[in-house]
Amino acid sequence: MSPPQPVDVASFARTQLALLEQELQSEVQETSSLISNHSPTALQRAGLAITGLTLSSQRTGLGGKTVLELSPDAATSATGDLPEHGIRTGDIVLVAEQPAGSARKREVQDLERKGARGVVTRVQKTAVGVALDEGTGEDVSFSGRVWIVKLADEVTFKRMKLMMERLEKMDESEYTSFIRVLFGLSSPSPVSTDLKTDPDVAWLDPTLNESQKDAIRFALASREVALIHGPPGTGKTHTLIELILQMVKQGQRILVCGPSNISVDNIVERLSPHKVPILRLGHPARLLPTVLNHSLDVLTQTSDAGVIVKDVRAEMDAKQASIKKTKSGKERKAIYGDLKELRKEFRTRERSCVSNLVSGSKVVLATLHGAGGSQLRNAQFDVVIIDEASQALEAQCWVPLLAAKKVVCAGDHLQLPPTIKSLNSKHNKSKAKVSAQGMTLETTLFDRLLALHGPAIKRMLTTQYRMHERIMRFPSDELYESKLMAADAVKARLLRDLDYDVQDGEDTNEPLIFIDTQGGDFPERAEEDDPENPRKGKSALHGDSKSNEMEAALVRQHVAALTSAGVRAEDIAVVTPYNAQLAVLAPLKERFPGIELGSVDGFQGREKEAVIVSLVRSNPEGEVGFLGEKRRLNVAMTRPKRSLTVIGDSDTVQSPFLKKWMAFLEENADLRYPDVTTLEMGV
Ligand SMILES: Nc1ncnc2c1ncn2[C@@H]1O[C@H](COP(=O)(O)OP(=O)(O)OP(=O)(O)O)[C@@H](O)[C@H]1O
Repeated sequence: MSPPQPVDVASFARTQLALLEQELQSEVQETSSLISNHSPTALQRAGLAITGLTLSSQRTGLGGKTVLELSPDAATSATGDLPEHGIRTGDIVLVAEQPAGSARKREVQDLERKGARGVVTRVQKTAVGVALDEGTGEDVSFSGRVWIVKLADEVTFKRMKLMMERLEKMDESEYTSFIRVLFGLSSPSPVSTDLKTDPDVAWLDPTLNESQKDAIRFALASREVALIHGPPGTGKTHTLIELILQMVKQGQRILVCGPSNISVDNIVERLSPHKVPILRLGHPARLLPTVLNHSLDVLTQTSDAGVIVKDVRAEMDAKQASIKKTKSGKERKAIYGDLKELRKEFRTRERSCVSNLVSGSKVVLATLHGAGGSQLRNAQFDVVIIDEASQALEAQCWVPLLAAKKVVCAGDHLQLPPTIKSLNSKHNKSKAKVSAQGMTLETTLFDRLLALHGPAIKRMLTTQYRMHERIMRFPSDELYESKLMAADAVKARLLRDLDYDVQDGEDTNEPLIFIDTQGGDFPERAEEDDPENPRKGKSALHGDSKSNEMEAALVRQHVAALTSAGVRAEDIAVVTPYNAQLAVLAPLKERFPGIELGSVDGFQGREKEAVIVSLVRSNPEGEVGFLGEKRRLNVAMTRPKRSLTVIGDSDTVQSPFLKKWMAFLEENADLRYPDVTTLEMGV
């Protein structure tokens, strides 16, 4: 193999900084234009806001922050439940007085001046909690009706940029051998090729398969870097758990990170039964309940040092409450002064308690972004393990990397990378300049290391525990060098074999069905084509998405066939690449309660017994847009366990990968041609 092309660290960091700035600007511009051009109710419908709220309580949370609890305004809410919305814990939001529906043009800056920024800490059926940012509106009082609206997540960008600035300024003499390898200035230390005979590993999990064992041995033996390539359903997390336990046995100190809270919690839950002392960083409101007893916040309250921290917190709450009873401005000012002092003391005590807990833990777990918090300042680890590394921005991976001497990345670069807004942004004028240097934010650390050092730094997991053999065949042959094998337990599983009563019939005894809409009778529709559509136009909430109503009717027909054969709606998912199609399919949720509808991008990492893929695109020009993306199609086709039904037009197939897939389906699937004259329209 030819030696790696070294990367200049400072210019890498500079390019990343430029790309991150573009991305942040795209996000900021997108949110501002949505907020200025749409009513609060429309933003709520699009999942970006919650309207009609009032302040129900205010208290002191972690880090001495003010936490607001907001509930539906009793005057307008009949049920007391929050309306349907898409706000999640961890979202950065603006809390502000709700503008009248008739008020035109809202500028974000205007709203911000009158409101406060914060992080959503809790979303319940009847209330939402927001921890306010320091210095932005802790003193704002919300007397009337308020709303919250999602903003760009600038905090995440700030942490990534800080790391890139550190890298940029680093002198070459400061580069560790680890950093040198990550940039191709040195090759990774060689690893013995005969690991299979290594007698040193005593396996804790007897069910591990050979490819998993091989990946673990390799990751243990590597000195600087190891990639664990886990195609869909191959037990990536399963493998990482054993790897972490083996590393702990060797006395190593490990930081485990993932791009999302759920990816990290998943590991905490699976490590928990092994009685290894672990510490999970992150706001408790964002953690799974089963993970809480490892949470730093909970431990700071239950440990001895934590009790003192708790006392200060109680004092702060009492002071906060007394503000309401005070009429005099002078007294109020004095209380704010006291609160400021208390907050300072609170932080000092909390910091020392936290640092004791962190230094006493062998395994610390956090999101990539969370690893940049003050709790880990100056902490050092032997290894950083990054799960779902191919879904994280490289700059995000750098947040924990400088705390370690070695990295193990687990992921699948053949599934979707993180979503990048600036790639498609019309605002982005300098895009060409940056991509001319050959780097985009879509290039993940996993991709870059693989390109830099080649497959020698990677081990692939090859037994998959999800899909019927026939569902697996195409992705295995086209993307995974025909190396995937279906585990015995799954390779012949059909819907009719589910452990509840399902009739044996043409829809339940076939793992692969292709409903081919070729012939031009099932045309797609662009959002802009619809004169009635309020979402059309420049800042449309679904962009230039596509939909296909006739195809949606076929989806409904197939779901009805499956459910009448006895398949439970909760075992069925419909996935489609287009948000506009999801909107068309939405009524299915009422008709078949329990069914899941999702975008392909949103369904990555998930699985279902039966999956229906609605491809949508059907036009005489054969245009397929972002459906031509291999990695998106790979995610779509690898979600099901027992049944994959593809609905689409085999004539609209300009992309080579899609063309191959259509040809494969025509050969290998149960092929059906729908009759448009008998199709009952609607969903
Ligand atoms: N060696 C094994 N023997 C039996 N079952 C296994 C083995 N490894 C993994 N599995 C099973 O395979 C399934 C997928 O495993 P896991 O959740 O670890 O996968 P993953 O690779 O992290 O998931 P994804 O494919 O979504 O990335 C689980 O049900 C797990 O129990």
